[in-house]
Amino acid sequence: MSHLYAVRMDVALPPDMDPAARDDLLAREKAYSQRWQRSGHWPHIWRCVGQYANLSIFAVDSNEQLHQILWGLPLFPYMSITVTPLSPHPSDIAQDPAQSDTAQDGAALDPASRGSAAADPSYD
Ligand SMILES: O=C(O)C[C@H]1C=CC(=O)O1
Repeated sequence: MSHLYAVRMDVALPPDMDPAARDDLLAREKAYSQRWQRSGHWPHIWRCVGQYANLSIFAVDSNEQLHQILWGLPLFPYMSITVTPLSPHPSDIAQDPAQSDTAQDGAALDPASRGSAAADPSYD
């Protein structure tokens, strides 16, 4: 599970879809999605606010595995999918434990505390 991807899925169901078929499709989609979530390969899914879309993170072994997961989505025929491969950012403090103690720096960056800290010329 070494490759991370951000995947955006935009869903467009036909407005005239039979309601029972729609309910069945969505139930199958939910079960399929939750199986992959439980496996650890789909660790995050977020709703894109105000849209029938989600932004998900996948952790998979290969492009091929991601392709198979996405291809198997019951909603796949009704989705536009955008895949963005991810790699660690060099500024990410989570990649460097020595940088993760942010209490002091965080206070300096907090707009509420800027008045005193930013105005103090001895502050660095
Ligand atoms: O509602 C969605 O965003 C579409 C889809 C993706 C997973 C799932 O359960 O539904």
